[in-house]
Order: sequence, then structure tokens, then C-alpha cells
Amino acid sequence: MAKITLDNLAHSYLPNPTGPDDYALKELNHDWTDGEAYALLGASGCGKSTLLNIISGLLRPSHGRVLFDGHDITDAPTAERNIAQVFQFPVVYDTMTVRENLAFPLKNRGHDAAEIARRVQKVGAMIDMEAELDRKARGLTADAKQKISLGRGMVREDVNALLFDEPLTVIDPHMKWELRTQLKKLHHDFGHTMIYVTHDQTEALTFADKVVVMYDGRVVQIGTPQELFERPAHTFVGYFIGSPGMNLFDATLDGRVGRVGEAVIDLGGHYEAPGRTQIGVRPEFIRLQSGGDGLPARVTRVEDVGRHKIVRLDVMGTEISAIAGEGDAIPADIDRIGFAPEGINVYADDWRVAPSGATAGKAA
Ligand SMILES: Nc1ncnc2c1ncn2[C@@H]1O[C@H](COP(=O)(O)OP(=O)(O)OP(=O)(O)O)[C@@H](O)[C@H]1O
Repeated sequence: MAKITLDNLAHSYLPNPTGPDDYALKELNHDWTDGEAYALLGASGCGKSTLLNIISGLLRPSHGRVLFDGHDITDAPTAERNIAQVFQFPVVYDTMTVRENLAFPLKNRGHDAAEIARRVQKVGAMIDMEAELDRKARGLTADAKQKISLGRGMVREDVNALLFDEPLTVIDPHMKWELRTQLKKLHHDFGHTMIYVTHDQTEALTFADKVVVMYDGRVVQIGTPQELFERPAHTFVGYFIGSPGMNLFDATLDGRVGRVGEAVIDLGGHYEAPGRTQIGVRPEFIRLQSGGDGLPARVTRVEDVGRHKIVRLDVMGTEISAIAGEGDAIPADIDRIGFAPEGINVYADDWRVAPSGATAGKAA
């Protein structure tokens, strides 16, 4: 296992990039802690695969360096990096049996037969294919083949890192949950450094110790699921994580006071921020009121989603979401909303501002 350092890393697919827009990956400095499980989360095209392929050596970065445990491996070929990578679509040898496919990475590195048999049996159980170990891969479903790919990725215990690029895309929903649980268990048992690329927040939040959120070629926040929920460093994190995402209100700031339209909001701390300022409040922290302080609101829809209700409101022409308990009645006379103080975040030009006034959370 290894610590992975990204040092002034950036990548442009263009031969002569002239500005930030020409970079698929904007400059990034970060240490990926040895033995931690990371999810790389973001919308399609934000640069996740570019970053993963740089770490694995499939792509040489146009700027900066990659280090494994302090050794510069920027120019080392994939084979020398001692990593396992699982892709979105299965990569299996059709003419081999499932067992031979799983054994392949170990055989290649000269492991002895007993060790190979032990690991293959264990991984075969993990992917729920013990009964099919002696079947040829040809003719198996895409789903089964992807399980073999995952198994092959997990079969070696001595890798520097395990990289997964949307590996569960072709897997059926029930098995997805099962495999994700297995991957987490594997991480717990062996402590591999794992990087898991996904655009699915549930997958990211359930799998990872730390989630790396990417937006438009930039890492906008690296944090635990709780940090991403409570203190989104960028409005994109607020919007992308959570269901529904964070509500944003254009606001003017005056020390402890925020003004949204006519409403005056106690921000709970002193803020000074230039640029376009907004208040972000997750639906969980919106209070439904009839009368009193707050912003004028009109309930437009109530969606019962099982564990709770999502209440949609029109607040000064903008759709706002609030979450109410499963058993909560939604009175007809709701005409205002308020904010729970602990749920308020302040943003300037999309980046979170800490109460002291300093811009916080901007990832390098
Ligand atoms: N080989 C390439 N040549 C030129 N541009 C590329 C190449 N590969 C990716 N890009 C561009 O780089 C940007 C980042 O792509 P990347 O595949 O890293 O994103 P992603 O977040 O992994 O997306 P997805 O989830 O759709 O795979 C995109 O604008 C994409 O069009």
C-alpha cells in the first residue's frame, strides 16, 4: 500500500493550452493517505477518469508529478506501479475459466499454487461465483463478467492501490449493493488504498472514508460524507450531494446579518465577503412556519418518499425544498420559511466563506 501524492498536477489534452478552460484537470495538490478509501465523485466530463488514468499510468500528465510513497513515478509505466484497476466494462479472457481468469494476476507474478488456490477461492466467494469457477468465461452475462473483472482486481494482496472506474455500471441493482458491501469489507480487512470513481452519490457516500468532489476539472472539496453534508465548500457540493440538494438564496451581507429580499437573517457569525454572495441551507434545515419572521413562501407540492416528505415551496419565484418527517402534517396555512441557525452556510462567488470572513474550503 502506498501514500499517493499529486504534486502541482494538471492535465490538458491540447498540445498548447492557453487558459484554464483548456485543462481537463486543473491544478491539484494533494496527498492520498495510505490505506484510505476514496471516492472520486462528480458529473460526467468533470475529469474523474483523467485523474484516475494519470494515477494508474495510462495517461501522462501534461503538468506536475505523481509520487507513490515519495518516489516520483510520473514516467513509470502502469506495470511498474503495482496497482490493480477495474474499468466500467468487463475485461476478461473468454477462453479461460472463471478460476483461470481470477488466478491470472497471481500466476503472472509467480505466486505458488497453494497461495493462488487460496486467494481464488476467497475472491470467488466474495463475488458469489464459487459454483461457476470451472466454467469458461465465454457465454457468461456482462454482469457475471464484470464480477470476474472485480475479482481479478481484488485478488492480489500486495498492490500499492486499487483503482475502480465506475465498476458497477453494468451490475444489476441488488448485486451492486452486495458488491459495494464486499468492497468495503475488503478495504476493512486488507487496508488497501482504494480510489473509486463514480457519479452516484450513494455509491460514493457508502463506500468511502473521504469523498473527493470534482467539478469542471477541479477538485472542489475533499471531505468525509458528514463534512460534505454539513459544510459544503462549494455550491456545487451542496447541490450535487443530498437529496434534494442544498437551497441557495441570493443575499447581501452586513456583518452578522444577511438580507434575502425583505427578510433579515441572523447568520450566527460575522461575515465579510466580496463578490456575489449567497446563503445555502439544506432542505433538512428549512423550517416551515405560519406567520412570524422569515421568507414568504407558498407550498406547491408535497412528495412522500417513504422515510420522509419533501415539501416544495415557491419562495420569491424560486423553487425551494424542505424535508419534513414521515408523520408530520403539512398545515395548509404555511406561508413562511425560516432557517435553523446550524444549517446556514455563506458563499461568495460559489465558495464557502468562514464566519471570520476568510474564504474557506477552496481546494488547491
Ligand atoms: N482522450 C481525450 N482527448 C481529448 N479530450 C478528452 C479525452 N478524454 C477526455 N477528454 C475530455 O476531458 C474532460 C474530462 O473527461 P473525463 O473522461 O476525465 O471525465 P469523467 O468525469 O471521467 O467523465 P465520465 O463520467 O463521463 O467518464 C471532458 O471534457 C472530456 O471530453
